[in-house]
Amino acid sequence: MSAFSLCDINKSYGGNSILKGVSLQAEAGEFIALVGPSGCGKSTLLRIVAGLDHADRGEIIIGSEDVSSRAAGDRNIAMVFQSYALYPHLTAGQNIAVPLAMRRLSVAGRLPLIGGLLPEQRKIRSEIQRQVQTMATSLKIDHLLDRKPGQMSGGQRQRVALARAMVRHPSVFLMDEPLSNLDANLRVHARGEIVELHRRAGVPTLYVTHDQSEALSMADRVAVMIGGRLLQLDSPRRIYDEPVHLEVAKFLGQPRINLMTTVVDDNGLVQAGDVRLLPRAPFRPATPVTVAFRPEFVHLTRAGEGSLPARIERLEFLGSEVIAFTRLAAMDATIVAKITPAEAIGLSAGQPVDLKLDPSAILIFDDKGDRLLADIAMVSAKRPEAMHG
Ligand SMILES: Nc1ncnc2c1ncn2[C@@H]1O[C@H](COP(=O)(O)OP(=O)(O)OP(=O)(O)O)[C@@H](O)[C@H]1O
Repeated sequence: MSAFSLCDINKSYGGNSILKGVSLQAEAGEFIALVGPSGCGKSTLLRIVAGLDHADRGEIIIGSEDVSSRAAGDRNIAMVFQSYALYPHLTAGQNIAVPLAMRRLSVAGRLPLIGGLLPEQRKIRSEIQRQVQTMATSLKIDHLLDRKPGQMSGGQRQRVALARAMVRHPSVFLMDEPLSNLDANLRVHARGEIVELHRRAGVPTLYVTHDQSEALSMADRVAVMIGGRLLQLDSPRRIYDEPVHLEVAKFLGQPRINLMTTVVDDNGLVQAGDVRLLPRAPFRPATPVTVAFRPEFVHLTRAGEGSLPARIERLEFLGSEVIAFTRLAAMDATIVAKITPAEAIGLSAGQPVDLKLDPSAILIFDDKGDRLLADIAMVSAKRPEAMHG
């Protein structure tokens, strides 16, 4: 049995179809990152799972229960937002206690003075205090318990929001870009904290982000959603190395994957300009295809030593790597290579080079974007003499 599953979720706003049959199943304790370009429907999906919005069609199952028609408060789902949504007039400790107080105390018990005078309610209050303290200690925020949100940094507020979500032991955890308000260094640190927290709590988590490095580094599986459809749900490594759709390949990877569009020739060979790919099994002639390969699989060699003559247009030094923008002689295309600073020594803009492509790293997609399984034996190009003049 899955920890939670979404079955065929559909949603439209004013005639615009936003979610088009989204289904996924999360296993117990699994961390799933939901990524996709802005506007693809990530937050809409999360709000529907949380019960803050309703699907036009589809089911949300938690454990073995269909919670689709239950109110948000009856789903035992915790949500952390980008804005943290802390109550500004309450201290961190009071903020963390809110979900417990709402659930366990009576209306009178929640009143500051009267609540303290009712023996039964006083007992529940001190139990809540104890749980808040335990959660604060585990998140190392004990020292913040008396501060109000305005007296805390972004990272501290984010930890208080996490503590508030965790304290009532939800069945499912939803997070909507919880790190996007933090600066770059703190983000990387907070990533590790959330992963560690998730490992300890073991609550299945759906984590929305538009940051691909966050998704790939944190998640057990990554769900890539484009235009309201879930195109692939797979391990980070498979999402990156074995994308099933061209849009998935384009969305992940920095710099973006290199692309060449062409049509399979009469002999079943793939040729893009003067670049020839020799597949082990020929493709159907006249099939329009996109050839794709990641920048890290393009190697630069001295002119005459590789198979694809090119000229360096620009080099970008990024510290641990160098991005080389090259112009392929055989066709009007820019090919981007990711190389090490050591490999870049002696290279400069305008210089002729040869590109070497690892044939096993080449992906081929049809005109609908679906991956065609291809085993490429060789990549080469006719050598235009003009390049070496
Ligand atoms: N209440 C609403 N009424 C009308 N349209 C809406 C509503 N909520 C969302 N939308 C539209 O639905 C689409 C998906 O929005 P959503 O916020 O889910 O995208 P997202 O993938 O989370 O984007 P981002 O990464 O920018 O936050 C957008 O085109 C948005 O304008």
